[in-house]
Amino acid sequence: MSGPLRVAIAGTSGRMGRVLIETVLAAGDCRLTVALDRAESASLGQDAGHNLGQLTGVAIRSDVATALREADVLIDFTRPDGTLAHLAICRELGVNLVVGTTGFDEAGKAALKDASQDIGIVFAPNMSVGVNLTFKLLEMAAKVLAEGYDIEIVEAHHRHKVDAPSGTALRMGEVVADALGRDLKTCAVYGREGVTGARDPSTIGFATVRGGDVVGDHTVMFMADGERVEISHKASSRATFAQGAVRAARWLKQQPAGLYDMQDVLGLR
Ligand SMILES: NC(=O)C1=CN([C@@H]2O[C@H](COP(=O)(O)OP(=O)(O)OC[C@H]3O[C@@H](n4cnc5c(N)ncnc54)[C@H](OP(=O)(O)O)[C@@H]3O)[C@@H](O)[C@H]2O)C=CC1
Ligand SMILES: O=C(O)C1=N[C@H](C(=O)O)C[C@H](O)C1
Repeated sequence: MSGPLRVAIAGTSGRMGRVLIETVLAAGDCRLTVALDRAESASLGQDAGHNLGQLTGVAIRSDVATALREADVLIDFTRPDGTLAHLAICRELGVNLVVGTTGFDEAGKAALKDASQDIGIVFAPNMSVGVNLTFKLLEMAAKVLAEGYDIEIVEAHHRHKVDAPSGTALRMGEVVADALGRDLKTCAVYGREGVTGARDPSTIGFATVRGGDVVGDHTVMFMADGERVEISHKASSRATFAQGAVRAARWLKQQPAGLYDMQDVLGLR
């Protein structure tokens, strides 16, 4: 019989890192074994539960290559450069990886794909069940509303978010474009300014809002003459993402090496 899943968290002191620590500590079948922060972090050496007022016995550290020997899976919500550095070590040590980080370029995505020959990776821009359901709803809506509907995607996030549009908005665009037989790379319009001319019906538009403490709002609009369909998701707590990430970590334990996303984890493929 195997013991609890040994979980490492990267970006422990970040917004998601804190909620991930809380979620792993509350999961009866998981054991927090590693809490990582950057070498420059003021949190190094502190107990991983210090923000929660809990003692976990796990000190925050930055020696990734040594630390990950004590883990079965790393949950990483950091930045692309951090995730890619962790990826190389996970691959070397045979540690599975759950990646929530967004904002990767094509080379970064290719590196994740390449490493998935050797380890299991769940890579998803949004780990919530609700958003992953909306991907399915969007596929259906796009097929039904394929003619005569203008499609625009609006997302809003907190003032600290550094990438735009959000990874979720981009995935929503990909889902809709795929369902319509379009290529998002050529039909996306990222914001408008000045004399833009009339709207090209083959485009998918994106608008980004940043401010306050918005956890994550996404709306896809299908707009025609006489009616408008809107499919929206609004996250009110980061716990929804953290619970999805822990679910993905458990699920990976049973899978062969490969690149997966939350559609696989949730059986929505
Ligand atoms: N897939 C999903 O469901 C979700 C994805 N996200 C994504 O997760 C990521 C993190 O979001 P959030 O928690 O709000 O961000 P924060 O900025 O609050 O936290 C990021 C953490 O990562 C650390 N970090 C930054 N760069 C590196 C690096 N090069 N190496 C190691 N650690 C690093 C930061 O350390 P320091 O403070 O020292 O810089 C910090 O601890 C974003 O890409 C966001 O879009 C967010 C929510 C849900
Ligand atoms: O940075 C965030 O906060 C979030 N990022 C993800 C994204 O870029 O889609 C997911 C979620 O909306 C929160």
